[in-house]
Amino acid sequence: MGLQLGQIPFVVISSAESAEQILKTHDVVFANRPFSLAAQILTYDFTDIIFSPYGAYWRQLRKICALELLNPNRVQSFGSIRSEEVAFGKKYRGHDEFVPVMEEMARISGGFSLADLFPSVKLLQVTSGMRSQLLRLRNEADRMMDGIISDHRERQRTEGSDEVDDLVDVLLKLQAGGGLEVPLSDDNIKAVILDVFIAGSDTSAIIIDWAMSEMIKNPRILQQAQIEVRRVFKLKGDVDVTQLHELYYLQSVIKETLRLHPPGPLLIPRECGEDCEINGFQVKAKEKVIVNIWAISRDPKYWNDPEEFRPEKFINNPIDFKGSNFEFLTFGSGRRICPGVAFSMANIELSLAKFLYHFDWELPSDVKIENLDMTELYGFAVRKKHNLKVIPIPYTKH
Ligand code: HEM
Repeated sequence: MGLQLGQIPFVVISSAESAEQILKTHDVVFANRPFSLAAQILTYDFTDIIFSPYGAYWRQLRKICALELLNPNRVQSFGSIRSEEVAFGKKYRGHDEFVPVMEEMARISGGFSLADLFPSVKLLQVTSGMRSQLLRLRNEADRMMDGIISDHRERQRTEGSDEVDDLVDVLLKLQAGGGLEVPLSDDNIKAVILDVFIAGSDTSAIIIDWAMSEMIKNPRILQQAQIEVRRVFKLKGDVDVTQLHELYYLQSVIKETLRLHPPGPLLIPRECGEDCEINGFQVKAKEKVIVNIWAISRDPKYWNDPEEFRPEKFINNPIDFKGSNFEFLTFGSGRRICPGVAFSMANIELSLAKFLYHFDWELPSDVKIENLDMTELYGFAVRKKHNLKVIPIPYTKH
């Protein structure tokens, strides 16, 4: 479907068949992201992973992610640590200062801005206040990250550079080693840190929040997931990563959550590199492409009872979110598929399993299950508008 927003023509893809054409058949043609003012300012001129142009620099960053940072062995060893610990290490103390800046960045960069929709009216960048707001936030984050980078350099100098325990260590070591195809500047390192923060921490927390809300709303599902976790980890007395793969029902709960509540319901837009035909429809070079995975995930053509939260859909069903089932695209697909799939799944599974193992859960007495608020709030990632308020009751009968 073609859509004109302001001066910008968009193509909206709402079927698995067309999504496959964009993300697989013509993957290279659609491997770039379109321009946005927020991305330009917040990513140090498109030098992060999400927005960097498809090419040698982007490939190098993806390789660093795959080999040094988000590979399955490291993910296992991370256990339940948060994304900011992956970025800055466990010794980082500035969390309280950094998070509100990140949240504001995520809020401002979500959705469509007038300045992007009317690019010929340059004055809009100024009169809408967008440019100055973005610069203020980027400068605040910049000041904090300068401090973090110099702390890491100082620690590496005093404790030795072999001590590599977080993303900043990894990137500084590669920068100093000098063997990279494209050298990394300090600004490049900051852009990558922001990616991991914004794309990584929020998205996993959002899925955990939706999964808990859906289970509380469906006590049968909550009970079944709890019985499974408590059976598998009965002898251990606690949950750890070693047996998470035995939690088949919980994995189905997570898949159903990813299907019904994708944090990026319109993926991250792509741009068409050259004129191209998609299922008989002409897409022109430079047109922006939105893949509406929210609609695809709820299309009765691909899913039974699509509006219903029912993890049983995934039992004895090989369908997965790893990029080859185009009706289930929560992490995207193709070259620009999310590199954080294994990391976020490990975090989500471990956190939910611990919640279910150690606690029973009740709603406050003034909230009825049927009135549980499931309103969505749009931003860089779609979250619950209101926090889930629920009472944990320690479970001790293991
Ligand atoms: C539930 C958790 C997550 C979801 C649903 C999610 C979803 C997505 C989606 C839809 C894309 C765009 C893919 C495309 O264009 O085809 C993406 C890209 C990306 N994600 Fe995630 N993500 C999650 C967690 C993470 C984590 C934990 C990290 C890192 C620690 C991460 C880092 C990235 C990066 C760097 C990209 C850009 C990839 C590129 O353009 O080459 N994400 N993610």
